[in-house]
Amino acid sequence: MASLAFSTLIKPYTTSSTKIPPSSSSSDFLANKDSSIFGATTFSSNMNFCKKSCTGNHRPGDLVITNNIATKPPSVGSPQPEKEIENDRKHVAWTSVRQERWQGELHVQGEIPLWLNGTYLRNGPGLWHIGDYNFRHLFDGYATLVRLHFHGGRVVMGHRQIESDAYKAAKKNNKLCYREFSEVPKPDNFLAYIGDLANLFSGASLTDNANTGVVRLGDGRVVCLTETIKGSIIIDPDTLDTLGKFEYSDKLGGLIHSAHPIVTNTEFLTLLPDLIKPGYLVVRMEPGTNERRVIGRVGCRGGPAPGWVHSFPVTENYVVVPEMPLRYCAQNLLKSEPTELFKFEWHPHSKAYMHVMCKSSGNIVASVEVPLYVTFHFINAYEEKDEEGRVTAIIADCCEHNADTTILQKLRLQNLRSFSGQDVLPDARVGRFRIPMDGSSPYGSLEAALDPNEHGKGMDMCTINPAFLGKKYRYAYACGAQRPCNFPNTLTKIDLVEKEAKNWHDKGSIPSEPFFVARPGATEEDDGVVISMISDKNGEGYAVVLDGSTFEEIARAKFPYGLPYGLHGCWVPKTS
Ligand SMILES: CC1=C(/C=C/C(C)=C/C=C/C(C)=C/C=C/C=C(C)/C=C/C=O)C(C)(C)CCC1
Ligand SMILES: [Fe+2]
Repeated sequence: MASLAFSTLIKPYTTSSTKIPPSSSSSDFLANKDSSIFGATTFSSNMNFCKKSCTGNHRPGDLVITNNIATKPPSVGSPQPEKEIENDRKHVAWTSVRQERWQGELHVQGEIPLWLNGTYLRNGPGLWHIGDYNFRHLFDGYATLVRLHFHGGRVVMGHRQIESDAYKAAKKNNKLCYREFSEVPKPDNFLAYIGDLANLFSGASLTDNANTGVVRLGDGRVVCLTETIKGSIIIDPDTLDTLGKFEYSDKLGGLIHSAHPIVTNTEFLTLLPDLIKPGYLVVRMEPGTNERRVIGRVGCRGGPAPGWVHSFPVTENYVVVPEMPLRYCAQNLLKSEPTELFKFEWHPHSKAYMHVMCKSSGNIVASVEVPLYVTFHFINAYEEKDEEGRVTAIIADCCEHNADTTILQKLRLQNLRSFSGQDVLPDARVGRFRIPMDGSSPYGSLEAALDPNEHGKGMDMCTINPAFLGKKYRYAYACGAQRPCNFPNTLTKIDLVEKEAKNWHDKGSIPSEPFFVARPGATEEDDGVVISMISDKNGEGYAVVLDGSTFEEIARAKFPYGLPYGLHGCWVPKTS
């Protein structure tokens, strides 16, 4: 395989330039038929939860889904734009998962390194309708968990729906029963409406649909998460069984937290936004416990509510608390129809801030105003020091949407499903904050860490080598763009020192977050592999393994059918 040069030119992936043989047929699957519980399901003409009266090959309550995925083989020869548009309307990335669960061994093309032993788990919203009712936003879907178990160069894939209360209630009642990201259940009458409002304040009507991420705690428990605290659900990484709720034993209360806690072998750190007295609690939980303890509190400098904190960065000694002008909005939380910014509001006059809290004392050691920004995903942060070892600044990197909130509308399913060849993905960049720590200025700066053209001006779903968390680092792996597109469609390796990117692209496919796994004993930051799951054209899908250093494809394993787009993942190392 020819080496990909760091380049602004995104080279389309072509099988002819690789060692990997052409795509295998579906009969190549080494599927474990016994564990493919729903494998023989007769698909109905629509997705529904099966009723008792149904005569199909499934049990009452099972998920029955339309097989509405294009089954024709990919066309060869000259490009056929009309067909591409047709395919995009039904792109498997934005189509509900075909069945509730599947498990089986995959046929591997190429070579998976023998040292890669463990399980990659990926979570995301993969089921976007109940009966005839279609959800509107990507983030509304019921959680679909996918696992790739690597052992001795072989891969077993499995997927399964998370059995949240929200999912089980939807299945039982064939309707939406809890408030999702943008969807709100319709009350049957006025009394029910009043009850629903009361339930909103108590949190009872909020979803526990843990569809955003999955983390492995230091004690080995694996927890799926969303932004509602009640949506913390423990799963079994081998069977994907839902084991139960992760119950926090403290009395901190609150309804929402950051979707991205910082999780290491020694701690779990997260932010709890306070919507009543605008601010954030920074909390820490030890492995083996369910008790979060408060490190400190940050009061907001702007208003009227805290900024959305989907994620936040840490350095070795500090927690960085972002205060984004895209703020939670209590009124929008109460509305039954989605607003332009869903549960949030854009308050440019309230300005944007970055606060820095000392992890050991809980003291706020810096709080600066920064240029307006929009980010969902911080990448990493680290401390800059002078010759005497004093911390002079904190560098915090994020996937930054040029202070433009329109990405939230672009992620409506209707928009994702209607790609017509127009370039409609808003530009994004690696935003680099510099937060002075020496009191030299009340302002922090925000600039692009590299020319966004390096990654097609698309940038999100970024990961790093976890050994570099909170430390000076060089490489980040993310989804970038090959234009025209309506969603990030490349995998990109960012070199923050050389300010260059290497890009991987398979035309018509949508890759999910690239996940880096270090080679045991590695000394170089990028010595390892990058795993991603690809929702491909024509309803197909596969897992891809790239070399973390060269960013060349080293193996792929085709799924029996394409899976919907997924968000975030984690690595569960082999235990023995
Ligand atoms: C369920 C409730 C909420 C839930 C919020 C959730 C589930 C937020 C999820 C946010 C995600 C997954 C953000 C990902 C962003 C990805 C981007 C921007 C990719 C861009 C690609 O170009 C609340 C809103 C907390 C309110 C209560 C109810
Ligand atoms: Fe996220």
